[in-house]
Amino acid sequence: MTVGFIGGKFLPLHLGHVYAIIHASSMVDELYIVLSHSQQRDKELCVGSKMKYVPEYIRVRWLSKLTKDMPHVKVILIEDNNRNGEYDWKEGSQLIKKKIGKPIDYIFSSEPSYEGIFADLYPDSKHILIDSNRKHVSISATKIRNEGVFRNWDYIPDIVKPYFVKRVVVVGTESCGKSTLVKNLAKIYNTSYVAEYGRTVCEELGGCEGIIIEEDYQQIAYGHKVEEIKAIEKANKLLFLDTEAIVTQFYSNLYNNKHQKVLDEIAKLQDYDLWIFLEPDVKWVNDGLRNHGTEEERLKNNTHLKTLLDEHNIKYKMLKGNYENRLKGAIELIEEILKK
Ligand SMILES: NC(=O)c1ccc[n+]([C@@H]2O[C@H](COP(=O)([O-])OP(=O)(O)OC[C@H]3O[C@@H](n4cnc5c(N)ncnc54)[C@H](O)[C@@H]3O)[C@@H](O)[C@H]2O)c1
Repeated sequence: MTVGFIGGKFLPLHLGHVYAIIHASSMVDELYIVLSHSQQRDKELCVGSKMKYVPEYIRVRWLSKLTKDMPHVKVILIEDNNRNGEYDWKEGSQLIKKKIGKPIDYIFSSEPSYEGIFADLYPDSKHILIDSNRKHVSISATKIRNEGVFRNWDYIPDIVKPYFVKRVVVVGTESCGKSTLVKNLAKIYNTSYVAEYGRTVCEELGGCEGIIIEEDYQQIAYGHKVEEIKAIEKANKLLFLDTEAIVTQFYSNLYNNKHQKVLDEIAKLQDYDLWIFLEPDVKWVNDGLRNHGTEEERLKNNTHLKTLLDEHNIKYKMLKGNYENRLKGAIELIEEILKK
């Protein structure tokens, strides 16, 4: 039986790593992927770069997802102590040997410069170079950190992309153009979106006010979250969401006169990159599920929703005016977060 390992920081995991891992996995009976991590060092690598630090528990999930259908591949974590800022290869090799716990036949990498280090630390193992001039997948994690993930999006595996996707949520009261704006933005940015799940539930009930009961809001909030989890898997840099749990709370207040703790708890878990608030200054359209179209009601509801958002300390960006103005305003805001 042959045993090998490939080590790295995978900060972030890219298609060059995938290429190397898959090749290595086809050359041995048992392959260990060593995720070498140090919070201090890895944070320092990201500070001043264009990529946020990715904790090791996220990176190990990427590697686990990548290899879940490969029973002969195992992912192991090694923490580098990094005492004086320099990586201690010798100590690292001792930890790796201990964790693998059996003779290592092969060490895989794409780095010719590691040859001497491995010859010294693993005299009984053979160093196998995979695509050392990075001809097949011309990318490095350093380049991704320096230039940003979005500029190198084509090199990011699909299992990694959701972690970096920016979430843009559009909120507002009845008939303020949320759904149309969300769909239009998703088309412009060629990505996925989450439709208002409350609408789906009301359509199934055959109506909303007077029919919807307290528990339905929980189904709406959970259902919406599940749709978000599904949609982010297919998202291209951005995910657009039509409403969220605070808007669900707003409707629970409005239709059922109930403030639900569970909805506040769900709202607390939300961490969106951009909140767009649409003012209700476009024509009110009755779609069969709406009931609050007078000017007075629209203003009152608008103030109420803002109060709920303020209670959660949400910093939203307000858009008003005609549909074209809102679209242009939204695009400007999105371009800003894409640069960050
Ligand atoms: N002590 C040890 O024996 C030992 C051995 C190996 C690794 N390590 C740890 O791993 C780190 C080295 O990893 P790194 O910074 O090179 O990791 P990395 O995360 O950038 O790369 C991981 C692996 O993928 C390979 N690779 C990268 N880009 C590739 C591409 N485009 N095509 C094909 N292969 C590609 C690398 O050569 C490396 O083998 C060390 O700093 C150390 O922490 C330690």
